[in-house]
Amino acid sequence: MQPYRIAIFASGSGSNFQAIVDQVQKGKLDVSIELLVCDRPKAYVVERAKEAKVPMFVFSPKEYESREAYEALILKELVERQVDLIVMAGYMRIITDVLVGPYFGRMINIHPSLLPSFPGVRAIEQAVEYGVKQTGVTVHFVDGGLDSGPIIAQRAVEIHEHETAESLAERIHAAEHVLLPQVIRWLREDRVSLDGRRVGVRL
Ligand SMILES: Nc1nc2c(c(=O)[nH]1)N[C@@H](CN(C=O)c1ccc(C(=O)N[C@@H](CCC(=O)O)C(=O)O)cc1)CN2
Ligand SMILES: NCC(=O)N[C@@H]1O[C@H](COP(=O)([O-])[O-])[C@@H](O)[C@H]1O
Repeated sequence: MQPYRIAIFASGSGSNFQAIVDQVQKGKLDVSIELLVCDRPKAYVVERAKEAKVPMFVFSPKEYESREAYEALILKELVERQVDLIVMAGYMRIITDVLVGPYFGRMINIHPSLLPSFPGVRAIEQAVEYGVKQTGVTVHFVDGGLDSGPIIAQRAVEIHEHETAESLAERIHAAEHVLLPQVIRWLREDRVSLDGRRVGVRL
């Protein structure tokens, strides 16, 4: 099989980044992690990438004149490394057409709610504050909107009585660490089809 090269975009702790690295290192995910893109130089995901010897493009948006300017540099890195798939795993910046244009259909995001409920930031807190009985995680293609791209997969997570955002987050993250590598595996194996907003997966 041809190599399948991925870039992971992250801004925070990087537990999803680590879940992908672990699956690759165990031989359970046949991809090459070519690059970590991170907008927060002090984020723990940077330490995880150093440990895993994954090349990095780490930047502070304040040092660039616009989103488009730093996304153009990122795109150059991605093209030079022949990246097949962008995986957004806790990347906290909205992507513009500079990347959405060339990568639509090859760029996914994991979100800690059952979209379209609770888009944006603080999705776990939003679910607890709203009082829903069930939330979950979503992996979707990234489009120009915010958390509005075609949905590839979802997993539900029950919200227990007296649940706090912290206790729920642990179970949300556990679900993410299973679902995200699974979706990457489906894409690597060319099992996912996209027709408008409809996404099909051949299991
Ligand atoms: N074009 C898209 N870009 C991104 C998407 C997307 O669906 N379309 N998903 C996000 C991830 N995300 C939720 O899943 C998300 C990330 C960031 C924000 C946001 O409001 N960011 C602010 C800055 C926040 C901060 O610096 O603390 C901003 O960019 O102004 C909302 C949702 C990844 N990108
Ligand atoms: N709106 C985007 C968003 O909220 N993404 C969420 O950020 C967390 C990153 O955790 P991690 O850094 O430990 O992988 C994950 O829960 C991911 O779903």
